[in-house]
Amino acid sequence: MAQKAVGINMTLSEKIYQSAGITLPAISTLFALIVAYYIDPYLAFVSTSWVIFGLLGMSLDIVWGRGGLLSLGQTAFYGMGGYFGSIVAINFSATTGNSIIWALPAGAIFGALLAVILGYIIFYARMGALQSTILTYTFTLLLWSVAQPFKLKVGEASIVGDSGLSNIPGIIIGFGEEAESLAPNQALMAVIIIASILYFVTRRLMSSHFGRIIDCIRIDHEKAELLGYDVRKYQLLNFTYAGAIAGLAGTLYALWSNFLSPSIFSIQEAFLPPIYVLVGGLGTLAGPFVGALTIGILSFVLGGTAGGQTTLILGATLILLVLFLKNGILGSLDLLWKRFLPDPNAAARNTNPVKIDGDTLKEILKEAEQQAGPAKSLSTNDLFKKFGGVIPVNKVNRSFIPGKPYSLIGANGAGKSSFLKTCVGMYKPESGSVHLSDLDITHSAVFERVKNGMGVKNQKPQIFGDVSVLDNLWVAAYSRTKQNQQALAVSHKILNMLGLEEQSNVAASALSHGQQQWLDIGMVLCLAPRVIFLDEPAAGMTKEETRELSSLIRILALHTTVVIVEHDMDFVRTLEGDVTVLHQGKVFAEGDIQSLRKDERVLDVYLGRRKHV
Ligand SMILES: Nc1ncnc2c1ncn2[C@@H]1O[C@H](COP(=O)(O)OP(=O)(O)OP(=O)(O)O)[C@@H](O)[C@H]1O
Repeated sequence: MAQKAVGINMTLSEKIYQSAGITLPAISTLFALIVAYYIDPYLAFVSTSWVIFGLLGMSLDIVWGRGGLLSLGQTAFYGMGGYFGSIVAINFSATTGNSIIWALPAGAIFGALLAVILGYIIFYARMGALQSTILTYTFTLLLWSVAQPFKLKVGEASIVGDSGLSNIPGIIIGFGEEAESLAPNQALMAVIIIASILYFVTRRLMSSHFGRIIDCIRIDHEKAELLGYDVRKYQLLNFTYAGAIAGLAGTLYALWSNFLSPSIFSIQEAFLPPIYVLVGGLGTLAGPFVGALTIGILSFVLGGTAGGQTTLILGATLILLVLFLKNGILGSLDLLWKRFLPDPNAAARNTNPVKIDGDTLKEILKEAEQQAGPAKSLSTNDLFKKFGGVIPVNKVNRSFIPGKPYSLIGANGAGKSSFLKTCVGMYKPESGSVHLSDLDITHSAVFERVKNGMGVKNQKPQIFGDVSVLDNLWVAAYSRTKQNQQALAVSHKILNMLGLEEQSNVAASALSHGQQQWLDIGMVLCLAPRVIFLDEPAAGMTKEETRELSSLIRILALHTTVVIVEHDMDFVRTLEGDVTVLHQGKVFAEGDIQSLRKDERVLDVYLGRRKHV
């Protein structure tokens, strides 16, 4: 993921590596077309199915490798798309001849439609990974049992339960009198062309803004939401697109086999796409084609020699492949190739202490004000949150306005982070309200609050580890600007301010802990927030870095509302702001740090002394 923008200080080997993602598939397609032209017709017929299975595998790779959800529902979209596409093909080819022009889009649309329904349930109910996988699997099995007794006649097409749907026309690309099923070699070539078009379109999509955001959502969906992305919408779009590819692949399969039966929804079928993906390489998009081809060839060869033992031998081969090539065939080749490239993260070692340029920061903040409007206030009214018997936020009334930083302090478990998370929307309050200036945001989703001007940095640095430093900032800036050039300009400015230009192409995970904290703060600044929450931002920073952070926060507070959760009293003192002491979820004391430090009651709760509490 952490790739350099093409052409920027790249060595020849890096340029070759970057362009290989296009050139290798293009050469492979050309090679496959030549082979398809010359091979034996029976082999051409069999290998057409391998390409179709590769396409089905790619649909899973979009959902799993890029979206992070292991779906066992791809064969459901594949089968249903296949049935629907076949009904269209049977009825339309009777009049027009051509079997694919209507059937393929119909299969894709039907696959997408089903994926929208299933995806909506998964993503909008915020199901966990395991739950989602189980639901997709259950959905496929449900179709399997419904399809077995199912009977339907639509025009010329008759679905007869277990006996399936027959009379499906072959792959016909001509019209009228020229409408004839393609011969096996031609059919294989047609399927290779369709699959490669879909591969290149998908590749383009996955390297577009959409794909970059999907990658970030896979790495840390909570952070993506904290950057203002409607994560569920992106996930649903990705899932739907993959459903369309599966539906189209199912239609191609039906036209290839001229027959469909409910076994397409069986358990065995449901597990094939994950195997193609694992063997070829998760997240590589081309990998599933390699996986399907490998398994196809193995089955073909072993099926001839080993008869009934094929499944056993195939299973053993697969286990060996997955054990010794953990990243799959393409994934392992990719890693091997990378060994011969200059270390992309070498610059992470040339670390200079971060020095915030105050003038640049003020310029950034002025620009942010012009684009996002004046600073906003934040207030809570009787905010109340409980977890079972624990009440970490107990009817808190508090207002924060711009001018000086606010610090929330208190002993461990006092409720500081819970208060922050309830304000931000990560925790839903039982009662009370939260207002962003005049806007009641009590029930708004996290991403909506962020869109309305909230910026949040959690305790641990939340960065997209595999993504380059610059892309981390870009993804934050793009969420606000929705304009690539503007987002790039903002990211570069913040990169300069943080003094991380040299590390711009380094994977964020290669940065030191302190630098990751800075990067996370930089991402928040990219949002031009009107209210900023920082949860223990100084954790893991050196003394010098903490000093820089303190001056950054003081400048920030002149332009926006800043609320900090902090343990370190010395750090809080340097902020010269307003301090709120929380104790057992309640506001215990307020004032400036000097007077609070002299207050015996505060020292009691803060240091755990009990006599006055
Ligand atoms: N998601 C949760 N589920 C259950 N209990 C929680 C949850 N989050 C916080 N709590 C509980 O709420 C109380 C307050 O926790 P919180 O993390 O808000 O305190 P804190 O002041 O931020 O502490 P620290 O300084 O250690 O981070 C604790 O008893 C904690 O166990």
